[in-house]
Formats: sequence, C-alpha cells, structure tokens
Amino acid sequence: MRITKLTTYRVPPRWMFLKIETDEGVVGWGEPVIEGRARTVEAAVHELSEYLVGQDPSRINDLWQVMYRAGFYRGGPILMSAIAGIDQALWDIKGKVMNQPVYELLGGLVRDKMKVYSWVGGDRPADVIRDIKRLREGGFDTFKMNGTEELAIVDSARKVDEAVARIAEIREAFGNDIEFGIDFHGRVAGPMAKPLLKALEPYRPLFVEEPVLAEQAEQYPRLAEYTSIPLAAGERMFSRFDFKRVFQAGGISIVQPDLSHAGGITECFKIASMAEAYDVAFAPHCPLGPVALASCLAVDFVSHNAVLQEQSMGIHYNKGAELLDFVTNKDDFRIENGFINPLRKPGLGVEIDEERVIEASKTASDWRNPVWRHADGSVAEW
Ligand SMILES: O=C(O)C(=O)C[C@@H](O)[C@H](O)CO
Ligand SMILES: [Mg+2]
Repeated sequence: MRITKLTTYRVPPRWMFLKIETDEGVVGWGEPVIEGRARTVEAAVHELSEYLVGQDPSRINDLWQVMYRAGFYRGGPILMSAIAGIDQALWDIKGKVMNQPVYELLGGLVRDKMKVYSWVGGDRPADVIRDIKRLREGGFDTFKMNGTEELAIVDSARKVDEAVARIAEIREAFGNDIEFGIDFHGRVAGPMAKPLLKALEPYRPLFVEEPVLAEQAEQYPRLAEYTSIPLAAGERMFSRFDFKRVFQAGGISIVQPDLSHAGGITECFKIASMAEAYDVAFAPHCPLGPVALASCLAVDFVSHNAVLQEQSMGIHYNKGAELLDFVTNKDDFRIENGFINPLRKPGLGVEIDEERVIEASKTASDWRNPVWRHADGSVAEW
C-alpha cells in the first residue's frame, strides 16, 4: 500500500481535518491544528506531504521519526501538531486495514469506560452554577472552568477574592456531589499563583491547570510543595522531550498532552507510559473535534494512568459547529453518567461526513483568540 494524497479541510469552529488517501482505497482521517494557527499547521502538513506521498502508511514509527528528525528543526506547536494529525490518520488507516480499533493494536482495553468532563463558564468565568446544573441533568459530575479573568503579574486582593468567591459558591451549591478543575489558563504569573492556590485550597478543586505558563515549568515543584491542590499541565508541551523535564523535576500530578498538538497517538502513548513510571496521571487536553477526541480515547483505553478526558461538547469555543456535527456515527460518542465507551469500529472509530466537511470548509473563517489587555494597555494573557 502507498500514500497517494493528503487533503486538508479547515472547518468551523476552529478545527482542521486531514484526509490521507492510499492506492488501495483505504482512507485515514486526522485533526492537525493549533487553535488560531490553522493555516500555519496546514502549510506544515503539506510540506511534510512532499515526503509522505509514495510511502508505505503501515510504517507509522519510521514515518514519525522521519517527520520529527529529518527536517533538522523539530518540536514546538506547529510542527508537532502537523505530525500529530498525520500520525492520527496513519493509525486510522492501519486499524481499517487490520479491521481492528486502534486500542486493540496498542494492546487492548485496560478499562471498560472512560470518565469525561465538561467545560462550564466561558473565557470570563461566569454562569458556572447555571451550566453545572444543566450538565448535571445530562449525567456529568466533573467540570472545568477558567479560574480568573485578566490578572496582572502582581494583582489585587480583590481579584483573588473574586476568583475564590466563585469557587466557594460552587462548593456551597453542590458540596462534594461534583468535582471540578480550575484552569489558570496561563493567566496567572508566579507571584499570584501562590496566593491564589493557598486561598483555593479549602475548596479542594480536583486540580489547578497551567498554574503558571509552561515556559515557567521550573516553578512547578516549588508550587507543588506549597499547596495540597494537585497541579496539572501539558497542553502547551509538545513531545516526550518537553515532558521529560517536568517528570524529572516533579510537581505536576496530572499531565495533559493534546493528541493534536503533541505528536499524535504514537507520541502521546509514550508520554502516558512515561507519566505512569513517575506516578503521574494522564488526562489528555481536548477542546477540539471528533478525530482529536477519538485519538485521545485510543490512548486513554490502553493507559492504566488515564483518569479524565476533556471533550468539547458545549465548550464556549464551539461557535459555528459542535463536537459531532461532522460525524455520522454520533451514537458511538454517547456519554452516559459522565463516561464514554470505547469506539469499537476499525481505526479511530470515527465516521466522517466528508460531504459536510467539504461544504463547511468552503466558508470556514480563520478563528483567532481575542487579544486581551490590562487597564494600563499592556498585553494580558488570554
Ligand atoms: O481546554 C483547555 O484546557 C484550554 O485551555 C483551552 C485552550 O486550550 C484553547 O483551546 C486555546 O485556544
Ligand atoms: Mg487549559
């Protein structure tokens, strides 16, 4: 079998689908994207396709190593997202050729169902009580929300109190009947992380995500010594080589690589295994589309330390399309009592509605995250 063509489709809300075709008619789908830089990743995918067309798609490991090493420069969000989507599609092809779901090719199920969580509130955390009440009716009991709005490197006690009051209100309303992660989303700098974490401790969040920016990862061990709240990070780390420093230094209890940013299934399966060796939980980041989610689940279902899976149904970013709009086997993604079952169809288990993808790609706008500014006019972390 040989790869014959790679086609990319940028679609709403901010996703990109990749279709890899072969000379035997087997097709694989991937989801290479960096939110807000879809066209840049698209260019990287098509540069890589110059090598890939004509290659044997079954040699995923060799193709991955060539894509990662043979361009001299390596790593980072753009290249690793391009590799990720191509890798996903290659695993999809392999599963379809062998008539097996990807998790079977990776050694089979370690669990019967996977716990998922849902976002509440929005860019500016608001209405979280209303959202939690609505989602609990749908069986969810685990949630994630942004912890703050804009926050200066050193900010006021009032801003800390506002962030804490929102969390106190949740515990007041729901007690321990629900669990929630708080995403600092890179908005919190080192000087504010400690006061915020200490003030949030009494409410025992499940985790605090990106307590400081990934480029400040050397702070993780110190912050972990300072707080009882489990710290999570990973959406802005892109390979084993980024994660190994975090494992060695310690401090992170939950790693959250994104299957569409961190080299795909081949790489994230290895990251999950490294995490297990360091007694670190695995909870893939996934605010994206169905192929990204299916790729996460393929690794979740074969990783003992997989604990939670993010999924984007109803997320505040999904304007113009929802998680399953481009999928024909929607029932396979059913969430019952906060759990999702393995996707049992061959490959990634996602059946893409290609006509709908092609149609949507004709009018897809270029999503960009907002540029936030502090009161003094300086750029604020979004
Ligand atoms: O889902 C998360 O945990 C996020 O932090 C969302 C963020 O990754 C946006 O997708 C960036 O555009
Ligand atoms: Mg996040």
